Amino acid sequence: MPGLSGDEIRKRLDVARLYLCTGDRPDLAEFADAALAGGVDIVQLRDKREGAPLEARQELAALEILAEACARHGALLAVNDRADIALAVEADVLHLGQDDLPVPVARRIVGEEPVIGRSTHDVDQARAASVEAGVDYFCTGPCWPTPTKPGRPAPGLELVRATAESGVARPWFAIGGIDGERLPEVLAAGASRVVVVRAITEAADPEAAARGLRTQLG
Ligand SMILES: Cc1ncc(COP(=O)(O)OP(=O)(O)O)c(N)n1
Ligand SMILES: Cc1nc(C(=O)O)sc1CCOP(=O)(O)O
Ligand SMILES: [Mg+2]
Repeated sequence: MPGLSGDEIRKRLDVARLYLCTGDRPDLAEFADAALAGGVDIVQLRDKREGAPLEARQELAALEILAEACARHGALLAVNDRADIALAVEADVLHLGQDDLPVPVARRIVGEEPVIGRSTHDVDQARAASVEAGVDYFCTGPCWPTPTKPGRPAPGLELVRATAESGVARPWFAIGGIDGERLPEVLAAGASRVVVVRAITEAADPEAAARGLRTQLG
């Protein structure tokens, strides 16, 4: 939600359990409202369609729609990859992968208020993200190979177990191939927060799909 203080964003991150990444879509406002009504805590615009990536203006327009939906539901708005866009829309969250901007560089652009998240794919990366200055949360995955991120090898639930056993203080999320049926395994491996794409974006009833996941997450 644009305009939240850094303290408020961090408080909401602490209690966040369900994080949704979605591409742009014709029904974006209705879809986001449904997912948020079902209990999504953070919504990220992640549009990686083959051959026709969003232009910056289109990304801004989609983010405006998501910002309004997040404000209606008290959820956090996340931008993927681009610190300049995160600053432009006053996003609450900037998510950076291993090949994206280094965190100190992104911090110089977005300032201290938004939280910054990192993707991690092995124990060393997770350990680094759990202590790296300027990082507020991280994600571990993929838990299962996923067509949403083709070509990314899956460390599986072993990485979730190792991260849980490390007793890390920072919030962290499991990601990759998670849906309502697999969620019990992810929770049993020690995660308490998850990121999903298809489990909600491809659901016939996104509100019910989000509610089903959120109920299991507690
Ligand atoms: C919340 C969240 N976790 C992981 C990712 C993946 O980031 P990255 O590895 O940079 O890959 P792309 O999403 O940019 O293709 C994410 N976006 N969000
Ligand atoms: C965007 C992304 N990042 C991953 C990582 O491991 O960092 S896995 C992934 C895709 C997750 O999509 P779905 O829920 O549809 O499997
Ligand atoms: Mg990225």
